[in-house]
Amino acid sequence: MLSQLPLQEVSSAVTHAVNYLLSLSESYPYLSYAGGAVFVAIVTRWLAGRRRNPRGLPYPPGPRGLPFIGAYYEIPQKKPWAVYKEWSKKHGDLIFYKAMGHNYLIVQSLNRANDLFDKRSAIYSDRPPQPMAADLMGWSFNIGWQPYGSWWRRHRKAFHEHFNVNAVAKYDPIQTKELHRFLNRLLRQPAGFVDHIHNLFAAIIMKTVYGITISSDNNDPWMLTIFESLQSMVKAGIPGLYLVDHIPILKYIPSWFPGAEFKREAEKGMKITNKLVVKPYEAVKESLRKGEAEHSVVAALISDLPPENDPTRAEEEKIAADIGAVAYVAGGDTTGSALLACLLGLAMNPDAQKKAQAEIDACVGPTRLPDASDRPSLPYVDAVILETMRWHQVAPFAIAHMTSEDDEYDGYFIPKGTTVIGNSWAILNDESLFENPSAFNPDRYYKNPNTTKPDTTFGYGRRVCPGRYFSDRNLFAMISAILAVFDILPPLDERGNPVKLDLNPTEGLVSYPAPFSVRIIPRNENAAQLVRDLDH
Ligand code: HEM
Repeated sequence: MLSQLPLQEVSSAVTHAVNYLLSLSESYPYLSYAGGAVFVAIVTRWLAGRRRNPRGLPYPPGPRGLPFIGAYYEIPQKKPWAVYKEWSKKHGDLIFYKAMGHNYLIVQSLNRANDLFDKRSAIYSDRPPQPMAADLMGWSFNIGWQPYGSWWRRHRKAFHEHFNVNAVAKYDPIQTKELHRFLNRLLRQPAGFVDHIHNLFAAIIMKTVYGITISSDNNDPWMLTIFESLQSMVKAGIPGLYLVDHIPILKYIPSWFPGAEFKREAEKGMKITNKLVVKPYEAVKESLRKGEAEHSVVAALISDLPPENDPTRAEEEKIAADIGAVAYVAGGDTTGSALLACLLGLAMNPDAQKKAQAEIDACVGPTRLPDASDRPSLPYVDAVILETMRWHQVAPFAIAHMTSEDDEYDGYFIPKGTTVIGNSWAILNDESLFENPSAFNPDRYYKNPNTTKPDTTFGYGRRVCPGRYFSDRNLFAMISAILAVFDILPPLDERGNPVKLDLNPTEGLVSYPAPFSVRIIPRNENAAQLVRDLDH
């Protein structure tokens, strides 16, 4: 703020202040020393601000709030993505505010997102620090929270090698086997579709990453470890809920120190995280030693490690273990959330469902399920997938980025260390890009292939989701197979009338459609038999 005052105003204020302090010093010498110290601090701060922002540019528009705490009390708690979009009516598509000493920039349009996250990606790719979750509880394994730099780059490169657009096809056999199991469960117990979806993606990712088969009951030991670990993040994963997130130096106080409850909590969390990262990794190592390991991402990473005596070995091993854990925590439930939204959208739009089914019937026929080779002939199914990703935001705010340098953009000053949030929800509900954006309408992509693609649902710039090809391939397999053999219908009320369904996304870093029910029934006896006959 100070740095934005014009030079003349500041120099006249300085002259007045100096004269006033001189007059005070005669009667109250100590008071004048204290005043002098405060004055020097203010001027020093102003000069520093001026050096960083020599043209005195303003911050982008936004609520200015109160002294010291800024707009803290104005930060929306419920459906913040929609509230920020409302704020755009007053402040425009770039909103800046301060809260508790931190700077926040909310990016609300596709053009702004391209300008900042893509064209200026060199300085918009860092992450806000997470002292509690990442440093104290060991979640620094999570690529998504790692600071921008060489350690992150090495993780990202290793991850990309196994999940790039060409690599993901080799996981098709795992995906197909789990898909067949899933369809059978859906046939036998359709009301449990939410659990089946959760289990489906957990099974695919554990098998792909570690070669581990998980059981379909809720007591699988691997799943319990993962669940325990995710639970430990429910609170710590929200930056700012612990004092140490605001005052990072607190992380150095010992855990026996009075009031250091957070350190004791963190130690417990660290043990759980180690189990999550190390246990499955060690299991793969052990089965490689015995010559029993199945092909998996982690087995391949271990096989490619440098020799034992190589100085980089320990770091490379850490990266390999991290990749496995992050694939699960970032990829387990995200694609599941998208599939749930798709079922909801299809139940709400029976016409779209019929069009997709007619396309599959014509191209694939009744004797088999669609596979990846059918995709070019199934443009309507593709439109269903695109519309799903646009309509329901799995990560409405992506993951917050942070500026690593001061920036001047479009006449505004954006300081280094600003948390930059891409409001993907606002972008994909922008009325200037999408007519009636709240409707689930695959026709918008089918009829007009130039419609803006929902790419921002996977995030921005250099931090864009590296699991997107894997997720997209999974989604195509699941959605096309479900449409081939099942009808997805709204539930019926006590009079037998269809219940009106609605999309109501939950809050959180990963958002799900709030619980809903649908009827999932085989399209005909032939379809039911096709499912029963699947190899599973
Ligand atoms: C529908 C499915 C998914 C959605 C919507 C999604 C969305 C996102 C978003 C929005 C980000 C943050 C991007 C940013 O900071 O700008 C992200 C990061 C990430 N995602 Fe995904 N994701 C999905 C599936 C997956 C899967 C299946 C995996 C793993 C196999 C995965 C792994 C990751 C990783 C490792 C990051 C961190 C990237 C980094 O910070 O450099 N995601 N994802």
